[in-house]
Amino acid sequence: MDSIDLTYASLPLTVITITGVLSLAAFLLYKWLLPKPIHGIPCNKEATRSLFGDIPSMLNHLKTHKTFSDWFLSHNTRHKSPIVQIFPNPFGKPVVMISDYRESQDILMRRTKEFDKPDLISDIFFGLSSEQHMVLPTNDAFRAQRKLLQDRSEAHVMAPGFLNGVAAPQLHASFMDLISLWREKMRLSEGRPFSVKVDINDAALEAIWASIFGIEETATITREQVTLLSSKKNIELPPSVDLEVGFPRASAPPEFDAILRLTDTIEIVIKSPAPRLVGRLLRWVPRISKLLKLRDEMISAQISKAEKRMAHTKGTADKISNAVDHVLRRELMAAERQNRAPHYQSKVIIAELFGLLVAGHDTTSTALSWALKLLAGSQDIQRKLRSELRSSFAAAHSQNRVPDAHEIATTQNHYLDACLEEILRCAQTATIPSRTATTDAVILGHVIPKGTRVMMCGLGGGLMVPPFEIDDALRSKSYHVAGGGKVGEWGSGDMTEFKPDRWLVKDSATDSQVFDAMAGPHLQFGAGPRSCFGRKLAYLELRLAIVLVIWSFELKPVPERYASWEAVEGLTHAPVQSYVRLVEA
Ligand code: HEM
Repeated sequence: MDSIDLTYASLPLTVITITGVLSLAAFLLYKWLLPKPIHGIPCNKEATRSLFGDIPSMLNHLKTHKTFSDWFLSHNTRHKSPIVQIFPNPFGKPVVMISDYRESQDILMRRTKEFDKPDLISDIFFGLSSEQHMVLPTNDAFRAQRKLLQDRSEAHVMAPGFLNGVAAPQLHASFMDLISLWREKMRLSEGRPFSVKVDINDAALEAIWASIFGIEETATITREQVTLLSSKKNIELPPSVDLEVGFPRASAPPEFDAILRLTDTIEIVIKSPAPRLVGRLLRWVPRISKLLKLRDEMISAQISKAEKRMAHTKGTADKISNAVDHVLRRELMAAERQNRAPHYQSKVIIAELFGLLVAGHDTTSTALSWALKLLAGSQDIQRKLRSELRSSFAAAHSQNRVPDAHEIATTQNHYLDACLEEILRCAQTATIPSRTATTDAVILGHVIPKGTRVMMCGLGGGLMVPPFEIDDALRSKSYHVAGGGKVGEWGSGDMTEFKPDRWLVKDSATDSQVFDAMAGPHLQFGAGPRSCFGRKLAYLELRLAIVLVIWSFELKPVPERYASWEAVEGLTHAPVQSYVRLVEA
């Protein structure tokens, strides 16, 4: 009897003990999962008291904004500091945000042993193509893979010989298709505005496709559109000349459609708190896995075509007709050196070619969309650019033809260079380069623990907003050795203005205005060894597209309802509206 009493008597005590232990464990787990701020770096105090850190604030921002780079930058403004920390991932480590051009440049260019990939780009592309070199840290595997595309020789996909001799004619042909399409739209719209967002997106994909795979026999969306619209005498028009005209659209060939749709998934990935996980999960969504399969099949078919070409040309460098030929030739050379059979249909080669398509398509399309808005919004600059082009390409002007690919690629025009650089600066196409600390490292006097993600805001101090005052003693040794870098500064008064002249300086030898790429900062292609691989191709594409458009059309201002400067961010920072009202130039 006694023993039974004892058992009953001890029951509540056991329950209390177990409850107490569980509560303590839950409390300790909760404490352990809470964001762990880095000592001394400003952060939102409320975020450090929530398991979800800054996620609610970010989601709240996304309810009313289509962009997130401004949300990141707002923390530097709020804390009045060039360095802040944010908690954008659940239970995650802090992300350090730098808003200072000189510090960003130092980290990206000179402190590459302390800061490397993974970065935001690796996270974004991981789900779509984990074999692509942009996902890898700067190790031997990365270097070997990069050699498929580029090395110190004269024959690689970003060398002047390839860009001017092979890529430029392909790009020129693609953008001339766009000009033909807009001529048809201009004719049918009778002075009304129309959206060119989709046209630019299609043409940019076709242009990069042309330089990677060649495009002669492919039925492109733009050509299909030209055929469709040129068959129409007229279309139904809205009553007012200030109302937009919509056009029927030809359907996209499946291979282009697959790339466009896969690019669209990036927006879901980038805006999620766990991009790698979401990217990986998306692969299992039936619709997306079907697109991925189609992508692999169509790239594989392009490789087979290139193999056949190579069998004819025996891999000679001067018979290269596009980037895939180059890549196969490089694989052949590597195989010969390593005494093995070439593996042309490897996952890595497919991934590299796909990576170039996506990285080179959305970015250029976005920059071009901003270019049209900026030039339509600044009629004086547009007129001056057109007049500079007419005198630079005098032969084309007098022969009443458009300048050809070679002329555009190789003729120097300082005002055109200044416009291109200023368009890229103002477009803010890619706003946040990032890196991860590979070791405990010091930034502006703060110890950043190994494994911390560091993001550098392309809209930040010295770039689009006046720089914070920073004591030079807080900067790194490499910064001082480099004398702070050789790039000039923008005056605080007009940083956000579209002003190509800021890139021109007086050359006393010729008493003329010449383009100076170091006149002031922008971070549009990142910096250092992991900066944009396709930068030279991007300049070439934009150069060709802008010359051909400004040569052919006057971009008239569009009615206010179609002229919003609002942006939307996915892989890039793109305009929500892209309208033109065209007149023959
Ligand atoms: C206006 C056009 C473009 C812009 C604004 C742009 C911008 C960028 C930026 C900001 C980065 C990250 C750099 C860093 O973290 O330091 C990047 C990386 C990259 N870009 Fe571009 N890009 C453009 C066009 C292109 C084109 C045309 C290609 C190729 C066809 C390309 C291929 C790449 C690749 C492969 C990387 C990854 C490099 C690496 O991981 O080492 N980009 N780009």
